[in-house]
Amino acid sequence: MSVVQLESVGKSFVRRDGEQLEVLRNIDLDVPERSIVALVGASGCGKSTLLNIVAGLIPPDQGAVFLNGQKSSAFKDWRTMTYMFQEDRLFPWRTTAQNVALGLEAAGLPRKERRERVMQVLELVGLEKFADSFPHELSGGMRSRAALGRSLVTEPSILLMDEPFSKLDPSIRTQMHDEVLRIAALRQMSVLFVTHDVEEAVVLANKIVVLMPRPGRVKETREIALPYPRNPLSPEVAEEVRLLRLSL
Ligand SMILES: Nc1ncnc2c1ncn2[C@@H]1O[C@H](COP(=O)(O)OP(=O)(O)OP(=O)(O)O)[C@@H](O)[C@H]1O
Repeated sequence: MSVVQLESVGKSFVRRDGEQLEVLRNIDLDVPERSIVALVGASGCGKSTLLNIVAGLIPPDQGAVFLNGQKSSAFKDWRTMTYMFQEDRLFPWRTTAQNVALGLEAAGLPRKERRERVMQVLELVGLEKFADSFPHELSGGMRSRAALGRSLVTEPSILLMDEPFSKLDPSIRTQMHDEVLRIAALRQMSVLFVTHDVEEAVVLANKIVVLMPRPGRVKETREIALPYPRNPLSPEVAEEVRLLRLSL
């Protein structure tokens, strides 16, 4: 089954000067259960807009979005979906545990149960010793883990990510890739993510959707059948990276 399916989705924005800007045209997209799908393409080709449409933050003008087989307008189970942004968006006045607990507070979970779930997630992302630290006391990698933990605490089945690791140092980014792969397999999650980083797309995704700009359309869909973990230095990965660069 598909967890996310887009059929002929189109979207235009009205610019400040009143002119219509067509951002997405005729997008078909399929995220099968337990798959990892990357969206790549030139800056401004509508990747974030597409992710926002999937998340229900922006309505499409044309076409249909299905989530777990249900039309998104009728979809009620938004807690099964979570969104991780480029900035970690941690609240500076809350500890790591309190930041991670946000989704559970919103869901009205009792304090004791919340604490247990938060500690489980902190352990999952390797931050159990930093539960009571504030964001300014954490390194960039740890903040990213905290943001990932906050996304995972409601036990979603679909994780959306918009360039979540682009601001991290390369070695920390590689660690976060390993974490996402480990946790996605453990929690049986599907992942749809946007990236500018061709290597990141090949290391993580089983499917890569290449968009072309003005208006954003699907140029190519590439299946990456290499086994995990994928070493960016291996000839197989390097070849996929080379082919993807050619299609961009
Ligand atoms: N709310 C909005 N109103 C008007 N125009 C918008 C709005 N949101 C996005 N756009 C425009 O739509 C186009 C696509 O934007 P979007 O952020 O989806 O692209 P992107 O591929 O994610 O870009 P990048 O890779 O640079 O993040 C851009 O030209 C942007 O200026």
